[in-house]
This record gives sequence, structure tokens and C-alpha cells, in this order.
Amino acid sequence: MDQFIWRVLPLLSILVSFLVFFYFQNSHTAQLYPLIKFPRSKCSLLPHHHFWISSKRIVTPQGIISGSVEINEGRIVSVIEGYGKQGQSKQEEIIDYGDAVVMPGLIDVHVHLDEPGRTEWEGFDTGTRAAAAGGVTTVVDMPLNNYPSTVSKETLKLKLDAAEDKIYVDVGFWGGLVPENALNLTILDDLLSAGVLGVKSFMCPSGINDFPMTTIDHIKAGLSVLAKYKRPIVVHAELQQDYGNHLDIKDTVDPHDYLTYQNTRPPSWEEAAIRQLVGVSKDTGIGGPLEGAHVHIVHLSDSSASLDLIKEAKSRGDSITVETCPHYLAFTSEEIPNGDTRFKCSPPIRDAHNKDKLWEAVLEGHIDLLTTDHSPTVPELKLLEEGDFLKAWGGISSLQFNLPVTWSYGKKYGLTLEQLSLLWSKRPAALAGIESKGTIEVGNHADIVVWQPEQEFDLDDNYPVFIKHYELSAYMGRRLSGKVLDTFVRGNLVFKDGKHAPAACGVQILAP
Ligand SMILES: NC(=O)N[C@H]1NC(=O)NC1=O
Ligand SMILES: [Zn+2]
Ligand SMILES: [Zn+2]
Repeated sequence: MDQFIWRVLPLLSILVSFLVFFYFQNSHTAQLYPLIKFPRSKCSLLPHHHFWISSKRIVTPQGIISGSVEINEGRIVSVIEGYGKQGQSKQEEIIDYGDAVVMPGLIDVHVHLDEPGRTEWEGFDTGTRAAAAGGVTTVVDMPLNNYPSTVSKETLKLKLDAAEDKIYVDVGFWGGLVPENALNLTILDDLLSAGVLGVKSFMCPSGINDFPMTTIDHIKAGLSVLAKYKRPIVVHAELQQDYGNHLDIKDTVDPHDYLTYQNTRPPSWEEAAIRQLVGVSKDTGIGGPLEGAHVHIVHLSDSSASLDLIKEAKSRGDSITVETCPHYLAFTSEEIPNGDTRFKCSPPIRDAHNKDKLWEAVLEGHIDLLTTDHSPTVPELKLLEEGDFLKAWGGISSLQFNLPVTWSYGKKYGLTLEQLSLLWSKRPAALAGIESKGTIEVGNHADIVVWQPEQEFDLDDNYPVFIKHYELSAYMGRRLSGKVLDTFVRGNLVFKDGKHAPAACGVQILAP
């Protein structure tokens, strides 16, 4: 008997170790599934996991330094001052960018990727390739223009499933606040629990049937739940005024004339909406009944009365911020050609005086951050041939051009690299509650854009553009300054010299 046990015991222990091995192997496989699918060689155009990026112009929160950034396993592990001082590191692990600028990757918190449901408009694949090519390392996707709209935990699940294995940069998600979930707050609560970074709502019709507008009462109800989660509402702030008159105007004037369209959405629409919003944001201050909630106004165009209301609300301590977009800072109504519907967006692009005042507000810090409001569509809806401003889709495609456009138009106004980085990285990260991104600092994700501000290029048909239907973008044909060379997402070199990494290794960002 004893002999039998001594024979069987080794066999038994081998069997047990096999079982243990397969058990852990399987549970591990589930966790590491994306990694096993996409090894580093597929995620990055660079073989190293531990390397140094050196440059004479690195934009850090402490200012522009000359030196290097040490990256290990996707994170920034040291920032070394002194160009060419990487210590003992091997030469092949140092990427020397000379005087090209090394900056935090852009975080664009207002992007419509349109998937699922309207992938012919854009989609996760093309949209995030465009982001990577433009130095945008994180986008936050809007809850509308996709179908169905993202207004419940079930519809969020459809989004997350659709995004899987298709994203080249990291992607977070806004949910939608619509009357249905504002009147049944359990749906909203579930949507927030499922990980949306906050919610978006419209104070005017959104142009999308399953995304109805909200009243200020709906917004107030939503804020009571958002306060608990400490997440923001981001609001399209236009409130229709004397609509009847504008219908009359439409019958009597030329729809090919840009001014006709501009007059249908005057600054008073923005002002009226923002007046209602600051009426509720007053409760978001410290000690207020809505403390923890935050109101963010998207794509401000009116730089007069609307902006004054926001400044006042800020100065009394409301938790409120505002963004504007490159198209309001680049274009003026005076120069929009007849019938060129590529420039149609809402609120509309206004006159040169308004643009100058917007830049002033950006540079003085009254406008907190920049976003694209990348809102593409198909040629059939943009109606370029017909040129009817009143019927065409409102929305401008420009995700890939954020950096060169802001820089090209902003440098004339005195925009600095440090301001650029605050407006496009640090403050957007703070709004979306995305920790570990937005600055070049030890411990943060190595999300980095390397670009050459002085290099000019023509945005013509020879330029590699990755957004779908790029011919509809208002920026095509422009000469811009500021070429993106390389883009890193969590240490992976995802874009270099017009080429993307073989696999889409972006991750989905969900609120904890
Ligand atoms: N639905 C949608 O994307 N609308 C956007 N387009 C635009 O020009 N302004 C918007 O809010
Ligand atoms: Zn909007
Ligand atoms: Zn939008």
C-alpha cells in the first residue's frame, strides 16, 4: 500500500499542478484578452517599452524646458532637465526630436463619432485614426448622432460594444440628458453608474429625432443626480427666441446667403439660454444645494452678453466653465462664400469683431478650454451643390486639424505654447474627470504629441486626412502652420509620418 501511494503521489501532484496552471491561465486570459490579441508590436510603431523622448522644447506645467521625458510601461517616470542628459540609457532607446515641440496629447471632449448607427458619417475607426494623426490622444464621444442615442445604460453598452477593437486613441463617453431620463432619474442614475463621464443636453432642437431637447427644469433635475456623482452637465446653450418671425424671414430671403442663416440664430439665443443656466448654476457653489455638480457650456460663439453672464457667474463662485471651438476662432461671417455650407454650424460663426473678442477671452482665461465639436455627416446632407444654408446639415468636421488650426490663427493674437496646452489638454482632462492625463508630469500616462509649429503645409488633396468625407471640412484648401510628427498614447507610438500602428489599442475610459 505504502509503495502504491509513493508511486501515485508524484503523478497526482503533476495532475494538480496542471489543473492549477490551466485554472489561472484561463482566468488570466479573460483579463488580458485585449493584450493577447494585440501584442506591443502591433500597438506601437516603436519596439521599446522603456525609452526617452528628448527635445529642446518640452511643455510642462512648470514651463517649457529643454531635456527629456522618460517613459516606462506607458507612464512618464521622470522628466529630466538638460538636453542630452539621459544618463546611462542606450542610444537606441533615446528618440531625439531636436527643436520639435513635445506637448501633452490633446484631449478633445466634444466629438461626434456617430457609431453605432451612422457609421457612414464617421465611426470609431476613421474618427480615432484622425485623432491620432492630429495629436489628439483622448476624445470624449457625444451621446447623439449615433443611433440609438446614448441615454441609458443599455444604449451605452451598445456604444462600448461598437467601439471595441476599433479605437486608436483612448475614448470616454458622455451620456445624454433627455426628458425621458430627467423625468425618471433611476435611468439617469444607472447611466452614470455605468461609467459615462457626465451628461450632455440641448436647450434647442438637436437635429436628431431620438435626442429631444431639455428645459431648464429637466436640467435642474439632472443636476441633482450629477451632484451625487460629482460629474458635469455639458449644455448646448441656444434658446429659440421669437421663432415665428424667423420662419417669415426664411420665406423671403436667399438661403444661399450666409447672412440669412446667421440671422436665424442670433446671439440673443445663446444669451437667453445662458441666462437660464446661470440661474441654476448659482446653486453649484461651495455650500450650495447642488454642490458637486458642474455646468459646462459647449461651443460658445457669442463673445458679448453671453460671455459676460458666464464671467459674472464665475466671479460669484459658481461651478461653471465654457468652451469655444477652432471654427469660431478661425473664420468670420464676412468671408464665408455664398452657398458654402461647409461653414454651417450652430451656434453660427459670427463677424470679425466677435472673433477678436473671443480670442481676447481665450487669452485672458475667461474661456476655459477648446474642443472641436467635430460633427461630420454625408455629402447628401451637407448639400454642397445646392448650397442651401437653411436645409444643409449643421456641423463642421475638423478633429484632425485642432492643433495646426488653433496655432495658425492663434499665434497672430499672441497665443503661447503653454496656453495651448492648458486649453487643449489640462483643462479638458479636469472637466471630464480624467485623472493621469493632460500634463507631462511624473506618474501620468505618456500621452504625447510631437509637432513642429514652424512647419507650414497645404491642406490639399495630397495631404493625408483620415476623417471620412474630408472634402466636407471647412479647413480643406487652407495653408496651415504646425505639423504633427508623432503621437504617443500611453507610451505606444500610434502615429508617425502619416502611418498608424497596425492595431487599434486605445482603451475605453469609464468613470469609476
Ligand atoms: N447634432 C449635432 O451634432 N449638432 C451640432 N452641430 C452643430 O453645428 N452644432 C451642434 O450642436
Ligand atoms: Zn451643440
Ligand atoms: Zn456637438
